[in-house]
Amino acid sequence: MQKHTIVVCDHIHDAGLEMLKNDENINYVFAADVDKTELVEKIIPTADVAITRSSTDVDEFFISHAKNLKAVVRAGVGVDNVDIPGCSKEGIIVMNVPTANTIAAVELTMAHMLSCMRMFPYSHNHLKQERIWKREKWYGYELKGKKLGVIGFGNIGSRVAKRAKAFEMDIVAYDPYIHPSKVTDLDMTYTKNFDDILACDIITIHTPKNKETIDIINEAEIAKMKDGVVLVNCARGGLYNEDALYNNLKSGKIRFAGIDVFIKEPATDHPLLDLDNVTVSPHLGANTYESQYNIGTQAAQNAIEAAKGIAYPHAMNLPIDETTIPSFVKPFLEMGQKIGFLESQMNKSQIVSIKVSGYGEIGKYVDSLSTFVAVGAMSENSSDTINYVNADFIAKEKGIEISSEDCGDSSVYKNLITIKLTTAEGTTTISGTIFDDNVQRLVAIDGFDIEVALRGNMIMFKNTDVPGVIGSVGMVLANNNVNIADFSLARNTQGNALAVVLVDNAVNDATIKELSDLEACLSVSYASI
Ligand SMILES: NC(=O)c1ccc[n+]([C@@H]2O[C@H](COP(=O)([O-])OP(=O)(O)OC[C@H]3O[C@@H](n4cnc5c(N)ncnc54)[C@H](O)[C@@H]3O)[C@@H](O)[C@H]2O)c1
Ligand SMILES: O=C(O)[C@H](O)COP(=O)(O)O
Repeated sequence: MQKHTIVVCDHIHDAGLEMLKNDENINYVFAADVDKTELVEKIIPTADVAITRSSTDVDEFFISHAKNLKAVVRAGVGVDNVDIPGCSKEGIIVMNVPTANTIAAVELTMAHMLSCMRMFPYSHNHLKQERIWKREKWYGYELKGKKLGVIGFGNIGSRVAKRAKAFEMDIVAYDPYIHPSKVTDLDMTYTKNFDDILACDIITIHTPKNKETIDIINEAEIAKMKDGVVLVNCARGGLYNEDALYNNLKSGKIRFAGIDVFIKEPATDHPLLDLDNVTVSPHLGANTYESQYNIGTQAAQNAIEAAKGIAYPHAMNLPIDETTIPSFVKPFLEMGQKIGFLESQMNKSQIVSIKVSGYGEIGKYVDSLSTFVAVGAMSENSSDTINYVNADFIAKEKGIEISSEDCGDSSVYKNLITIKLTTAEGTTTISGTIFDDNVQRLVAIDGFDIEVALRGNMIMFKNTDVPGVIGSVGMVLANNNVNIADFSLARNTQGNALAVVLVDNAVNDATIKELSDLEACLSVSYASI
């Protein structure tokens, strides 16, 4: 069996490395200590899967060298240093290990918070470095009774809040993306007003780093805070503007800050390090033995599964979350992709737009469906490798408009999909449904009601509805040694007919040309599914 190469770009727990070593189908390369430029230029081109942490940027440079890469496994939570759209475009699946380091980050946040409140670094340095024993000099503050503002109430933020509550603090949480009951059920205050956070005694942040959250705390927000406020950041550097943080720590407006993360890491000459009223750690949020064991083993397992193509756990750029899609949807996704492929062969020209309509329950899944249809439609005529990850990006780049609509109930079928493909030459519209849970059937083609299987070699022959056409079509096919497997016929009210002929063997262009030369022929197309 062919071996898959997994490159480990950053340090992970030995238990994870052992798993990679012990899998006979995996060739693993440990490159955590290799210079990053050399890693990208020399080793990444050989990788089927890469395991990374925050020290390896998966950026344009990395992606451009990732010639064979199927997946990146981020051995941790934050993917702000992974160019997810760039990966999607190249068909690279990005996965993370979302909860394995939660407790480690929660407890580090509490450590920073306590350290700030007791101004621990002052007394620590006084005694250790200056050997001065002055107990009366270092009075701190208690957490009890203080208001804690929590920005971001996900895995880490919510657990920090629970622990802070055990310290008898009042918790105010700001997270526009959760249901307020997640907070209020814990007897804490949920707010949509960011000023309520700014009014707190201590503020801690636990959001991802993105356009919305960078500089979420800047000069203007700090100006609204209480004098002597304490700020903690164990999420990502730059969520609190670093210049504003520095200036206000220096002026004393911020009494103390606990900082684990910096915009640029390693941050060994950062101005914040010059200030006494800061406790710092070198991005240690995930660094407990327990957390690193969990992350290392989960990342290794996920990388092995991805390398073998078995599964992509915690994929961040698949068009669907397979675990949340009901089973009846999957055959529709498969059929949608095939219809897209069929239509692009029937209507061979530059694709302008794809419209996907869903009737019945399937209507709720038309967005996912449209990605599968796009994969099918673009596979035929594209030099790019199209897959579920990059289909939407490539469509956008090619100027193909993709739209979808949930049309409510169908009058005839429990679930029905209709796919309209428009090219520079014209439009093809096909509807399909699933019978008996898994039997794919086309039920309409370009306004003709027709029931036909979606498989094999298919000839679509449109003609004026006059006598003798079926015989002529049969004759042309017989003369060209093409055996008919199935023949379905439909007529419309405008005096036209459509025949869908399934044939046993592939049909050449000359035969199609002969069919198109028949007098009654309006159009003929051929597709092979
Ligand atoms: N210091 C470390 O070593 C370390 C360790 C683990 C995680 N982290 C970082 O901590 C952060 C939180 O991780 P998590 O596991 O709790 O993630 P999570 O996804 O479970 O939670 C993030 C929360 O932030 C909320 N959010 C998103 N945008 C927001 C906004 N604009 N305003 C308010 N809330 C917003 C989300 O709704 C979500 O509830 C991430 O940035 C992660 O990278 C750091
Ligand atoms: O987002 C994370 O998981 C943490 O910041 C940990 O990052 P690390 O794996 O580089 O320690």
